[in-house]
Amino acid sequence: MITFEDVVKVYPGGGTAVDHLSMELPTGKMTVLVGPSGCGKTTSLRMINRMIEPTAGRILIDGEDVTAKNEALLRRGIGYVIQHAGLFPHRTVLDNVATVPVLTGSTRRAARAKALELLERVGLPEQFAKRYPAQLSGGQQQRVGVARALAADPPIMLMDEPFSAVDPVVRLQLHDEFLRLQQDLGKTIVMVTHDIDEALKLGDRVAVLREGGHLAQFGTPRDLVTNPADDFVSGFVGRDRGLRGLSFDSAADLPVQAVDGLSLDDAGRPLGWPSDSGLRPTNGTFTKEDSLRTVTDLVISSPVGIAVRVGPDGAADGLVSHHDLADHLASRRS
Ligand SMILES: Nc1ncnc2c1ncn2[C@@H]1O[C@H](COP(=O)(O)OP(=O)(O)OP(=O)(O)O)[C@@H](O)[C@H]1O
Repeated sequence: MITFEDVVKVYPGGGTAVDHLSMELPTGKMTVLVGPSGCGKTTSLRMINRMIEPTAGRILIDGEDVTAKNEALLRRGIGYVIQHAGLFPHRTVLDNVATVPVLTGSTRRAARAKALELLERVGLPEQFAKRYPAQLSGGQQQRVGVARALAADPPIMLMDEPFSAVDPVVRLQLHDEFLRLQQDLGKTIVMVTHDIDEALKLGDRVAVLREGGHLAQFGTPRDLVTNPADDFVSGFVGRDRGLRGLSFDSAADLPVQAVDGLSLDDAGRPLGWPSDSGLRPTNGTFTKEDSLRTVTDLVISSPVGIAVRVGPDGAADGLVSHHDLADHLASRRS
C-alpha cells in the first residue's frame, strides 16, 4: 500500500501545489489521479519515487517512509512511464526494453529474451524489435514505454499521462490491452490523467484533485459517479452521470423475452431482423456479463429497438425491448 500522510508541496517562488493530501492507494490495484491542469497530479506522482521531495508530510510504501530508503533502490522497485514514452532515440526497441535489466545485473542474452517476451505481451511482435523509436507510431512507442517499465518487474508503476499522445481510437485499444495486462500482473499502479473517462475506465480507485492541490474525492469509479462529494466532482464527472452509472450495473438480472422474429443460423446465432428489403443487422449482441450501459446502447442503436442477448456459444437466448429496459430501470429506483 502507498500511503500519503498529510503531504504538502510548496514550490519555492510558486504557490501550494499539493495541499495536505492524505490517501491510501491499495497494493495490486490501479489508482488514477485526475483533475484539471495544474492541480498537482504530477507533483503528487513524482513524490512517490522522490523525483520531488514533499515540503511536509510523509509518503509510505508498505509502512516505510520513502525518504528513509536509498533513492536508487527505491526507484529500482518503481517503474516510470511518461507521455511520449521517453524512449532512447538511438537504441533499438529491443535495447530500449533490455537496458534496465542489463544495468541491474541480467546478462545481455537473458535481458533480450525477456524484452522480446514483454514486447509480445504489449502487442508488439518480433519484427518491431530491431526498429528505432522514430520508426514507430505514437501508440507503438507507448507500448514500448510500458514494456520498458515492466522489464525490471517493479511491484509499483507510476504512469504520467501514458496514453495521452495517441489518437482516441488507439487510446481505447491501449486501454483494453492494458487492463488485460494488469489483470495478469496485478501491479500497484498510480496513473495521472486529465481525462475523466480514462480514469473511470481504468481506475480501481480514483483521486479527484482540484486547483491548489486539494483532494476533492477519493473512491471507486462507482462512488464518484453515483455519489459525488460536491459540485466540483459532479461537474468534473460530467452531465451524463446517469448513463455512466449504468456501466457499473450488470445485465445479469435484466429480464428477457423469448427469442421471436429474429432470423437465426443453424446454431441459433442471430443473422438479423427480417424486413421487406432483406435482413437488418442486430448491431451487436450482449451477454449476462455485460453492463446495462451496453444494453441501453444496443437498444438505442438497434434498427428495431430490441437488444439481443446471446449465451456463451453465441446462440440468441433472449430479447430486450425499449419498454423492458425502461421497466427494469424504473424498478431499480423503487
Ligand atoms: N518546478 C516548479 N516550480 C514552481 N512551480 C511548479 C513547479 N512544478 C509545478 N509547479 C506548479 O505546481 C502546480 C502543480 O503542478 P503539477 O505539474 O503537479 O500539476 P498537474 O496537475 O500535473 O498539471 P498538468 O495536468 O497541467 O500536467 C502548478 O500550479 C504548477 O505551475
